[in-house]
Amino acid sequence: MIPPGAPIVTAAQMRAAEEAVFRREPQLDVMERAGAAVAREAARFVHGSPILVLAGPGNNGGDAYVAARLLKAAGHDVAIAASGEPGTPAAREMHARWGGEVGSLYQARPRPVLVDGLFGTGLTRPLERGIAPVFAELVAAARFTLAIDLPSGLETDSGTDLGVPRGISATLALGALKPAHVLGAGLERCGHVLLADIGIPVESQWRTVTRPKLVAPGPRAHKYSRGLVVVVEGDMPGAARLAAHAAMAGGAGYTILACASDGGGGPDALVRHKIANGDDLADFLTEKRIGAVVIGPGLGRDRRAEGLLKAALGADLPLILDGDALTLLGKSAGAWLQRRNAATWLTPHAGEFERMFESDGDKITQTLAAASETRATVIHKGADTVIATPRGVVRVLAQASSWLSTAGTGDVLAGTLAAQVASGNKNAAEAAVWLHARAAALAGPAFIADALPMHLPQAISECL
Ligand SMILES: NC(=O)C1=CN([C@@H]2O[C@H](COP(=O)(O)OP(=O)(O)OC[C@H]3O[C@@H](n4cnc5c(N)ncnc54)[C@H](O)[C@@H]3O)[C@@H](O)[C@H]2O)[C@@H](O)CC1
Ligand SMILES: Nc1ncnc2c1ncn2[C@@H]1O[C@H](COP(=O)(O)OP(=O)(O)O)[C@@H](O)[C@H]1O
Ligand SMILES: [K+]
Repeated sequence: MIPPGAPIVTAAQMRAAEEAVFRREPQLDVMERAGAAVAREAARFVHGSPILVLAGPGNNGGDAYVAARLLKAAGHDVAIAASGEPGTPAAREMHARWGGEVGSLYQARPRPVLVDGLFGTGLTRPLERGIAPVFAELVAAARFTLAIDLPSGLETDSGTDLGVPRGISATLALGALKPAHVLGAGLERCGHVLLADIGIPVESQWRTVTRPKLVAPGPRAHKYSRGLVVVVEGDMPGAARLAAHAAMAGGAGYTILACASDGGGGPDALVRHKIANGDDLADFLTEKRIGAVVIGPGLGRDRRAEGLLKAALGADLPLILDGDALTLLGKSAGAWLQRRNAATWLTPHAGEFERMFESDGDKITQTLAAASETRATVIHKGADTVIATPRGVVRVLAQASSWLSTAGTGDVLAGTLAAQVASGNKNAAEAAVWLHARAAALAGPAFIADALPMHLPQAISECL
């Protein structure tokens, strides 16, 4: 579980937010609140078992000393093991307030409940070789492990594994989520992510994806007002049909498949419009009632595909580029897309993203750079899906059903997005990503992509 709609901040932003608070309130009071939140959360899982609290040298360790003191005062059997002496003034003070014995991490005996206060946002390098195996053993031997702020051994801003063990049950994020709670190795290593308000106001344009608020069609609605979606068919017609089906089930009023031939399956309500080449498509896309065009799923990469793509790029219509369209654009995506006036959405998976962009850094930074370079909203897919807009707004979806890792689900996302775009939803990308993930959850295990659109109406009904 990841809290929906929760702000996400980097280590530096969190520090800045903390420092702003310390100008009007003693740091020790804030740390008392953080430690109290940890103690409260840990107490829910203790059930009378002995607790081992691990304390590192920094303020994460400071929180650990507070939590240990409060748990002990509440009558629990608590032992502390530290990796060394407390190294910050606040941690030293909290160590003094603990007043009891502090064992060494290296001699610590496992206990059923473990609280990890070794490192939080201050971890700057891989866990030292001595620490990593001892910590991993204590986690493995515990029935329940609660990590303070972050599991020790995760890089805060990227979620990179710097020696973090497996098996952490829950992580209590302090004040705000950090990228590591929703990206990379953090996805698997944080366990349940809980968020504690510790009285530090944070401002962020980055949040986790939350359930959208959608509206049912008004009494005067007609098929065009609901949104007209055009999906361009290419070499692999099945992919375009999946997108078209998703657009229909995702709420579009009218969906047209721009196709090379008349034949082919698909729902009866799907309208086919024959187009031979790029010129034909360019003519067709002068129809002003079109609310969104999808091109890329199963498009192919030959001359015809290139012609179709150029026609779509040249149309003054909202455009969703997926699959082969992204690969065809490759590194020239920025040059092509900056010329467009109408809005553009890109839905690359990791491989397509790499073919298009040079950027490095964590997934959020890379996706923001791509959005800025292309002036498009970028939905960078994967187990952690990062949405970034050119204005710097970020939404992250973590922990969607891993059964989505099957061919064709990306086509379904492109169609779902088209329906939201065509209906005029200003937050189309976030809504589509939520609906897609919810449809997958409703579909249960081992679904095929064809089955996914059928669950979109139920997902939509939960947003009305
Ligand atoms: N500033 C504050 O008063 C507050 C801080 N909070 C807590 O403080 C944490 C951040 O505290 P800090 O900035 O002190 O950082 P940490 O406590 O996360 O760790 C920093 C310390 O670890 C050492 N270190 C870093 N990487 C290491 C490695 N690989 N091996 C061994 N040692 C390593 C550093 O030299 C430094 O001594 C947050 O995650 C949160 O838990 C909360 O209590 C809220 C208030
Ligand atoms: N392990 C996973 N956990 C959650 N979501 C996943 C996982 N793997 C893939 N997905 C999602 O499934 C979809 C796959 O899209 P894509 O790779 O484009 O597939 P295709 O091209 O076959 O349609 C994306 O929405 C992606 O975010
Ligand atoms: K920790």
